[in-house]
Amino acid sequence: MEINHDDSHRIDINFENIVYSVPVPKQKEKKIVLKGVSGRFKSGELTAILGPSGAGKSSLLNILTGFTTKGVKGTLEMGKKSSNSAQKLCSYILQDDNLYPFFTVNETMLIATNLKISSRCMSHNDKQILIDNILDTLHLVHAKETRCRNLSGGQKKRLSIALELIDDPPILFLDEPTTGLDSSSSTYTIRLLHNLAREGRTIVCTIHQPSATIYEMFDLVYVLAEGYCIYQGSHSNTVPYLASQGFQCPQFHNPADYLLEVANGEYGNFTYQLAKAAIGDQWRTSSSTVYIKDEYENESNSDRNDDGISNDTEEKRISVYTKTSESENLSGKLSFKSSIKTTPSEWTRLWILISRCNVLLFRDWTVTHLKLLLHFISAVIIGLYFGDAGVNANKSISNIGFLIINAVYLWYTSMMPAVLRFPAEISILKKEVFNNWYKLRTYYIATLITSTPIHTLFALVYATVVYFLTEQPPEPGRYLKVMLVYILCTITADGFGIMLGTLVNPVNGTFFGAISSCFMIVFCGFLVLFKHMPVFMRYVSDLSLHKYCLVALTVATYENGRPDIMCPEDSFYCHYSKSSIIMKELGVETETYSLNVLKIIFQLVLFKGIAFFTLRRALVKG
Ligand SMILES: Nc1ncnc2c1ncn2[C@@H]1O[C@H](COP(=O)(O)OP(=O)(O)OP(=O)(O)O)[C@@H](O)[C@H]1O
Repeated sequence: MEINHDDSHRIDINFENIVYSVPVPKQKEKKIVLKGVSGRFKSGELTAILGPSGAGKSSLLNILTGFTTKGVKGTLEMGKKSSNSAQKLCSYILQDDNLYPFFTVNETMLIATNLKISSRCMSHNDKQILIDNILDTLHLVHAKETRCRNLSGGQKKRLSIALELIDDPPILFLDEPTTGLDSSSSTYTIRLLHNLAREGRTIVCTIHQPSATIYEMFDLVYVLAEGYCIYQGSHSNTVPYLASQGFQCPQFHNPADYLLEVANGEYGNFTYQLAKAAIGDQWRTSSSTVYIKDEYENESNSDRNDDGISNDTEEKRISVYTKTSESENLSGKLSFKSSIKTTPSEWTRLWILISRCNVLLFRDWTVTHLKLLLHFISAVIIGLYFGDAGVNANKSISNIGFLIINAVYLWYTSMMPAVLRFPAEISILKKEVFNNWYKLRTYYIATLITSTPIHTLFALVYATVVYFLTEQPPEPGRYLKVMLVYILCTITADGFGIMLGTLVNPVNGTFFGAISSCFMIVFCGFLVLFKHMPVFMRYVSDLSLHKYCLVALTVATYENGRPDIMCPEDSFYCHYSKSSIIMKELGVETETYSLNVLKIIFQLVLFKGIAFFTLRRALVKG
């Protein structure tokens, strides 16, 4: 598909003959979702994409935003000159309000502002003024210190819009912005979008069944049915257009409802006839330049939205970037027309994301505090269960079991949450990466940097408690070596979990995670000893990640130089009091600690690396 763009601030979207086809499983023929649709969405106008379910609304929106490129043919033009990529010109506000629940409105806005606008071109105070102006415009000032999880549906939607207004994109796309809102909140949101469009933005949204009041706020209505455009024109031309095609809209009937009834085929299938009649601009009238306030000035001033906000004054505040600015200079700096805002470097964004992750880790007590407590309790139980296995030669076999249990425990408790972690975050990530808040790799590095100390802490707390409760050798060298293996094993499991969670869906991820871990234990060489395995199975065991952890742990615990393990006085003979015998029995007498640690590090890097690509794939796939 050919794409041209323009970086000026008023940008029209022209698209011609867009055909979108998707493969159908087990069929040669592709399904054609959009069948050559064309149109023009102008700057300064609010456009609604309407149509029955399955008509292709979301598909068209995804193509216009650049979310979908595969299977698309036709021409999409944004402005006249070829310049930036389409994604840099537009923001896409998804249907779900993907917000971090633990941040307040002001914190969310501040983080987004810092990610979008460099501190070199705007001071912290100016950023706060910008945020206050946007929040004021969107009637969110009173909720400034409210955490996102406590916001109402309407407030969340407005915050999602506010976040994208920070860097003032010339084009805003919204997928069903009124879904889940009550009627007054829906009216309020669309009125807000109408007035934002009047400032020169191109605003396009998909919508289901708009009320008559909402319908009249759209400058352009673009109706799809069965992949064809069956109407493109102003709301006021809907009834004449339908009449020209032989459909008489009953008096007092909402034209939008009637249009959708026709599109749904309730009066027969006239899609092709309407598609032919809808070609061209003849049903479009020149847009009004007045704010909705003027059009609706007779509306009752007592209209209130879901948050109890009076709707009568909101239009006066619509100038987001110039209102309440202390000086002319500042006003200019925040102006919509201004292009002096520069984005921060990815390094700066990395630090912002690291601090965001850290705050999240601290505020979500289930992620850190609860897990830490559970690791401690588990360690005490397991430690007491194995007793003095570390110093009692009668319990040397139990001590090997103890090492296996630890490796498996840390592996599972690290891998399983990782499987579920990114699927939960992917919608937020998708929104923020797509809207150019930061690059995916920056986010990924930030999560690596913040999660590593947490995993280290979990492993250290658990392993230290069990180490001393089971009376393992009180030698600093051995302790440090053992701890290093546990830490690496925990971080590797995290990478493995992320890879699984982003490769398949969470349900399958947990299943594959459990199955693969079972096989890794079976093939680790400590349940069926290496020397008892069929020869070819020994090679299979090389694929077991647990093998390297357990070999390294055994070598660190029993390697040469360890004095004989104590045989209790009441025992006549202890076969496993010599560490060399234990190592020989397990078939690890020739293994070295450092080589196995290197193999674990290799796996760690491999899984974390693959996990980045699987995450990227999951993001693109949506
Ligand atoms: N990737 C895909 N693979 C298979 N079919 C698809 C794909 N994308 C869209 N479709 C099909 O194309 C049609 C239009 O889908 P789309 O989501 O654009 O409709 P819509 O108008 O937004 O519907 P709704 O209002 O119910 O969300 C549907 O029949 C859908 O199943």
